[in-house]
Amino acid sequence: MASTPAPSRISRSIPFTPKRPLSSASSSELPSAIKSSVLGSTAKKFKAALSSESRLRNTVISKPSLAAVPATPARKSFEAARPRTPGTPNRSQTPNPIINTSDMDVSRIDPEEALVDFQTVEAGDVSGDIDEGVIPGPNYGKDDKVLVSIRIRPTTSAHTAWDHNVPRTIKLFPQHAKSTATTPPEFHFDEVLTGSENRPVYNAVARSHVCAAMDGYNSVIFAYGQTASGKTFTLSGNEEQPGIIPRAMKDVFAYIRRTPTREYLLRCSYLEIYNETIYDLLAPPSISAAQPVQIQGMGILVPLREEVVTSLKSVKEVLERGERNRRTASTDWNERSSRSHSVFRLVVESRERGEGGSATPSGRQTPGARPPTPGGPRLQTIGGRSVQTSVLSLIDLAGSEKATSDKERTREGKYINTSLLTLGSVIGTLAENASKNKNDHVPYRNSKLTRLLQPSLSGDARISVICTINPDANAVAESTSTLLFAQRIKRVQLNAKKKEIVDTDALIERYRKEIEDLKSKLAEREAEAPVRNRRLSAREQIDESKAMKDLNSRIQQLTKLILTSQTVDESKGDESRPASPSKVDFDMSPYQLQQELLATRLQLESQSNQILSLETALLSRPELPPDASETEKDKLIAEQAKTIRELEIVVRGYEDNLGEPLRADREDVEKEWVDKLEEEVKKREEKEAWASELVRQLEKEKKDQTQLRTKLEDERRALATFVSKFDPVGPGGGSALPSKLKPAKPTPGGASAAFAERQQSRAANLASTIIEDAENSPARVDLSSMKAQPSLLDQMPEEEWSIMDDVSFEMESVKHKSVVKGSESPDKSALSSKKNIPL
Ligand SMILES: Nc1ncnc2c1ncn2[C@@H]1O[C@H](COP(=O)(O)OP(=O)(O)OP(=O)(O)O)[C@@H](O)[C@H]1O
Repeated sequence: MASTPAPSRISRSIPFTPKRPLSSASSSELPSAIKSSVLGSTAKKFKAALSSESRLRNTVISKPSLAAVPATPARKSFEAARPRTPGTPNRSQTPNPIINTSDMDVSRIDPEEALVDFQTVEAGDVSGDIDEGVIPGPNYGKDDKVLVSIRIRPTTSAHTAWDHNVPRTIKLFPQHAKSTATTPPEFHFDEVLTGSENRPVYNAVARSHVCAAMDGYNSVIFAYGQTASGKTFTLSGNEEQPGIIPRAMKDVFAYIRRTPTREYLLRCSYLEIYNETIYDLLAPPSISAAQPVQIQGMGILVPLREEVVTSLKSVKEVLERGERNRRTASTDWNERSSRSHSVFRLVVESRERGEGGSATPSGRQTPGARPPTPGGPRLQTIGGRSVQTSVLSLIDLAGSEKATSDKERTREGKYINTSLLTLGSVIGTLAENASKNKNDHVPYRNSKLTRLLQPSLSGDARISVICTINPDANAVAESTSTLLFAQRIKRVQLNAKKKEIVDTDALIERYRKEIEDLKSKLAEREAEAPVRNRRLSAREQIDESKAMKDLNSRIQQLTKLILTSQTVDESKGDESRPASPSKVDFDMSPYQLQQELLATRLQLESQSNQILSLETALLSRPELPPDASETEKDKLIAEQAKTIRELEIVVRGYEDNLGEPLRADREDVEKEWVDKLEEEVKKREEKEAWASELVRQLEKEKKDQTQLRTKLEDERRALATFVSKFDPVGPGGGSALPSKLKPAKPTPGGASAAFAERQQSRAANLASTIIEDAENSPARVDLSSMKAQPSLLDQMPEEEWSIMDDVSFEMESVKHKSVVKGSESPDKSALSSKKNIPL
């Protein structure tokens, strides 16, 4: 393998390095012997046509010289071209020289031309930054758990708040804990990394997953953490310390070099989620802004540019272009903060190499130029050789952050925090479902980020998460929250499987199986729906029904695909016939087929719209007798046109008049309601006035009663004082009786009894009148309490009653006049004016 001579590198100046370098050179420059050897077969002839086309395109476009992999220190060179987030100072006025070019629009490139294998990988591609000697074993990431690592950024402050002396463990120093009463919790992860070296970080957290992607597993690596904690440094790095992305790309080519048995087709895409909109970073910014990327079904992105890459150099170009278009801004914490979530995706397709290690395709070929396929060329299964497809996603999340002093940053922060919170709750639910064997609703649809990650998070991919933290004491809260997120994601269960397309029949079988699985999933969901829906919020129910709809449409898609394939299969028989383009398409992976299908559907939709409008136009044409002469035809047309005009006038008039009755009706209804409303308001006001009058009366009566009581009390006291003067000379009391006092006549039962009787009858009268008045009164008086209260006279000691009754006296010496029999006391006259209190 190592002894195989490296091919010439002449063609490396153009983006699509053909597998065999000579095929990409101008055919006119080739000696005829070489020409016939390379382009001799039918297949080669067909490929030659395409090659010339791509050659033409590639030579016309002048490519810029490539800078290093974009990274933090190389920033300045990117500043000019990078679109600024609103509010960020313009750092340079230099226009971007290559902003609108995409030299890698590969929709017409023959995939066979863009294949990479161990022979075509440039030696320079894989030097340096990766430990080629240490190759992860085949079981990498196989335990179906997320690989979770922590990276602690170096700090400028003298003391770090976190203790990480025990390997793979991190805990807060007690003095930094909120409460000293409890010991801070200890967190355990797969790795706890420190320092500024990116190489060990790549080896520990990313390498296994990059290799898994090359081996056919979908893999996701993402960095999560507070703003300025080192996510971009970890993923992109800088020239001295290239991060995970550049190292991963080197590793990809290194992997290809050490795998002589397979050949590869690599496609890149780069996108960002900014304020809940997905932008294609590889499309010219104007197009990307006008046509944001949509997520359809399970993670299918349209329209998304995918560019074929055949060397590290071309990957760098793609990365650099995407980086330029990414939104960054200066924040209170980070001079160059990523304001969006960025996702770099590498689609890896591979198949076994042909007989004798030759990469020459020997299977079906598509006659004529290939139609443009969405997302670029696809690798085909050839001669029973299966195609593996996988996607490696490298994600730099925007930093979670607190409020900022800048308004625009605050707006972005809101979106950033929302999607990170959703990511947190999705992970939380997944972890909970995994640990408790539940099937709770996962809110993927609450943010673009989680929708994008849905296929991976729902178990389709191997995932590695690197959580970055700032160890300073003033960032303890954010770091703790990052660690808690990391702890939750550790519990998520994965079940990634290789994506391999064997051949047509196997594919149909696979579709059938998938349909069955989907149908049983759907049936399960439907059965659970009544119970589950009771627990779900309205929003979750909408999500749920959308998810069911997705399942349904996927079933329909697959069913249609099977039908198509069977139809195609029926026409098989004639071996001499070249395979039809649909046959070639049919050999694609489900992912590719989905994209193809979607594009075709869109095309179909627009075509059927066109058909409809044409049909309408046709129908609206006036009918002519088949034998009509030209003048007759013209006359008829003119007549019809006149009728149409008249009808239009009638319709317009009708439309204008249509408003009238409606307006009148509306006014009637409004008037009726206004009257009703006024009436109601009036009634209400009257009731309120009546109620307040009642309250007023009640208050007054209460006041009068209090006054009366006070007066009665005064009288009683005066009387008692007066009577007490006679105590010594009372009946049987001796000789000192005043001359004017005459002894009372004895009465039956005694004076006390007579007095008591009178008191009782007066009290009874008083009570019955009060009850009567109170019942007539709209104000309700608590009669029970009134009755329960003893009157002042009741409270008077019984011995005093006898004095009052038995002793008649003149009150000249006393200024009080109230006890004169037969005359009305002032109190009585005052009270008699009170309606509710008769005496
Ligand atoms: N491990 C590290 N070693 C040396 N420097 C680092 C390290 N981590 C981060 N830095 C430096 O800290 C600064 C902020 O880092 P970076 O831009 O990577 O943060 P971030 O988490 O991506 O922030 P944001 O979310 O705002 O984009 C950069 O100047 C970076 O070079």
